[in-house]
Formats: sequence, structure tokens, C-alpha cells
Amino acid sequence: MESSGTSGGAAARRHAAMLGIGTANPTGLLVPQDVFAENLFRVTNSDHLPELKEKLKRICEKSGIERRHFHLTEETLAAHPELFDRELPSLDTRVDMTADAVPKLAQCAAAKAIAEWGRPTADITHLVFSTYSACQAPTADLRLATLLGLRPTVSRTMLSLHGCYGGGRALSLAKELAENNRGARVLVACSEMTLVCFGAPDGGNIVGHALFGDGAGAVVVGAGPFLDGERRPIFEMVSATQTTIPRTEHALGMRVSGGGVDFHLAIQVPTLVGQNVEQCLLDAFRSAIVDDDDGGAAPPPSPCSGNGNGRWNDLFWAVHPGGRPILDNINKVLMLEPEKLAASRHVLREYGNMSGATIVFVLDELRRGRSPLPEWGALLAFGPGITIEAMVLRCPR
Ligand SMILES: CC(C)(COP(=O)(O)OP(=O)(O)OC[C@H]1O[C@@H](n2cnc3c(N)ncnc32)[C@H](O)[C@@H]1OP(=O)(O)O)[C@@H](O)C(=O)NCCC(=O)NCCSC(=O)CC(=O)O
Repeated sequence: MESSGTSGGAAARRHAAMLGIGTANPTGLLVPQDVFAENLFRVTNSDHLPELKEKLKRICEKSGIERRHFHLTEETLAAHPELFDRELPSLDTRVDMTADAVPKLAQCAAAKAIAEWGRPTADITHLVFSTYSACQAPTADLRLATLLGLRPTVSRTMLSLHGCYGGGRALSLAKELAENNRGARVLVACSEMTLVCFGAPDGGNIVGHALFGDGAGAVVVGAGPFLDGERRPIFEMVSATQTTIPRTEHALGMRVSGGGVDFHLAIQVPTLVGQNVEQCLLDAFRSAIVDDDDGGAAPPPSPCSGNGNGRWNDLFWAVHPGGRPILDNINKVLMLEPEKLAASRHVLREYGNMSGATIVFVLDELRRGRSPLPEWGALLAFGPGITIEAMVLRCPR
């Protein structure tokens, strides 16, 4: 596998850290998963496809999801039949609707992250925005910067169509920006809305219907020295790697067409992720170097095989819950105790797969947990490529 790693250069570096985390969901619709198939087939006039409806019900039952939030309401769908009638062109409608809704949802999450961070919005120096819903320029990051009142000098980067690894990539980029620009404070925002891919169910998109939901996550990232009023770091971002699994380009993908964004999810995705994840983790831990001036912190656990010695269980885990079998496979390959993936399963259950934003929900859930976290942890996110983002995290004592 091709793997690129960043740990930040010479010794005595200051690792970037997450200084504020916020999440948001649209207020439009909260749909319980057990009525999702009935609702979807009714509102899209698809009840003439009973076998497909039964299949969607089976998939929903096995999804590990209990409810999902959506921006689209039944009223909006009634006014815009092009959003579910694939004979009608709908890209204009989708572009118009997402142009405002996607950055506004990001604004809700970002406002929470900035409030927790504790410094004025004007202190944000960089913005990294990730979404699979960006179809026009100026891009959604500029709209978000305007909504938040960021400085005109804020340095913006837009990540488009990275899918579920967009959150991991944005955090990794934020780490590099923070560690290499003294005083930088980077706002990461991921905002995902299914209205860009919503359509009447057909055989090709049935799993996506059962999985994806709407949500936004935001994180303020900075490296020391820390400023007056800043809260103490939530998670230190010690090292990060990105790995592409060779010859899997066709397994997972998105494509913009006249009818919006189509998702392709091959049935092999959970197996492919399971087969490759441990090597990515080993690479990420190998590139982790601890600061000399780190206050006497123990070094990260040395890379280890999951075959029996159980060291992976010494960590806390922030894993993108791409789907229940993905979590099951990771659990099995790394021989994790069941509670290690509890935060990921909780987010999957309560919100579904919100693509790139999901990892921020998992981080938020982890730090809110009742019991203290172990010192060291691992973040994993996956998406088209197949691309795996891995990051070594440290929970400051
Ligand atoms: C769909 C599932 C809930 C089904 O659960 P199980 O696999 O345990 O159950 P199962 O084997 O009985 O399958 C139930 C039915 O779903 C069908 N099925 C399963 N996976 C399918 C797929 N990828 N495409 C089409 N059909 C699929 C099976 O054939 C079966 O059909 P029948 O009942 O007719 O026999 C699960 O496989 C799942 O969550 N898969 C998605 C994982 C995934 O690819 N996630 C990545 C999301 S994208 C992401 O996170 C990154 C990104 O987008 O960037």
C-alpha cells in the first residue's frame, strides 16, 4: 500500500490539538429507521416496487441505525418532484438548495466549536471546509466565512467529494497548518446533506438510502503556545497518515450527473477496509514521535500486531462508522473489546452515516463519555480511493 505520513519534523515540536468541537443536524426531519422504507416509497411514489421496498426494510434492520436527520421535508419534496423523479433534470434545484443550506448547517456546528475554544472568531486564521455537496464557485467555504464573520485574510481550503474520509483529511490538513504556521488557528468544518443525492429508490442506490443522514461537524485546531482564554486541548493530534488501497478505485465512489450525486458502494467495502486497516494503524503509530518537552508523557504504544497481544485495546478509538459491518470487521481484525467502538456505534445508531462530518460526532461522543479515556487513541476514516485516514491522538492528562 502507498502511505504518506506526517508527524511534524524535528524533536521538540508542538503537536496540534483540538481546542473546540461542535456538531449540528438540520431541524427538518428526524426519521426513525423502522419507518424509513415505508416513508421513502410513499413520498417518492415508488409503492409499485414492493420487492425493492422489502429489501430496503431488510437492509434498514441490519444497518445498526435507529434514526437519521434530514434537511429535506415532505413539503419540499411535494414542491420539487424533480428531486425524486429521475426523468426530470434536478441538478439546478439541488445546487440552489445546497448553496445556502450546507454552509448554514456548518455555521451552526462552527459556532459551537468556536464558543468552546474561547477566543474571538476574528482569531481564526485558516478554514478547511469539506463537503460532497459543493457544485459552484465561489465555494461554500467563502459563504461559511461570511456567515461567521471571519477575517477577509482567512486562508481558505475547500475539500470537495472526498466523501467519508473528508473529515479525517480536513483534520490532518489542519494539523499541518497549525504546526507549520506559528499562532495559526484553523477552523475545520464538514457539512453533508443527502439532498444532493436524494432520489426515488432503484436497485443501484438502495444501500445509500439506508445509510446516509445529514449533519455538520466543526473543530478548532491550534498548536501551542496557547493563548489567553483558550480552553485546554481536548485531543492532541500526534501523527497522521493517508493510505490508498491499491486497485480499489471502483469499490467506492460518487459521481455528479444531471440527477445529482450518485453513490456507488461495492459489497466488498467492509471486507477491504477490514483487510487493510491494521497496516494503516501500524504506519501511523510508527510515524508518531513524542515531544522532548512534553511534560514527561509516556511515548505512544509501540506498533503492535493485533494477533493476540491485545495492545490495540490499550487505546481509545474514533472510527468512522461507515456501516455496521465495517465496524464489525475492524472489531474482529484488531480483536477489540466491544466497548472500544461504542462511540462509533452510538453515532451510527443516532445519526446514520453523515459522510465526512461523522468523525467529528464520534470525537464529540468520545470526549463526553462517562469514564476517563486512555491516554492514547486512534482515529480512522475511510472513503473513495479506497482511502484510509489514520491519526494517532493523545488525550492530555
Ligand atoms: C447494507 C448492510 C446494512 C447489510 O447488512 P449485512 O451485510 O449484515 O446483511 P446482509 O448480508 O444480509 O445484506 C442484506 C442485503 O443487503 C445487500 N447488500 C449488502 N451490501 C450491499 C451493497 N454494498 N450493495 C448492494 N446490496 C448490498 C445484500 O445483498 C442483501 O440483499 P438480500 O437481502 O436481497 O439478499 C451492510 O452491509 C452495510 O451497512 N453495508 C454498507 C457498508 C459500506 O459500504 N459503507 C461505506 C459507506 S460509504 C462511506 O462510509 C465512505 C464514503 O462514502 O465516502
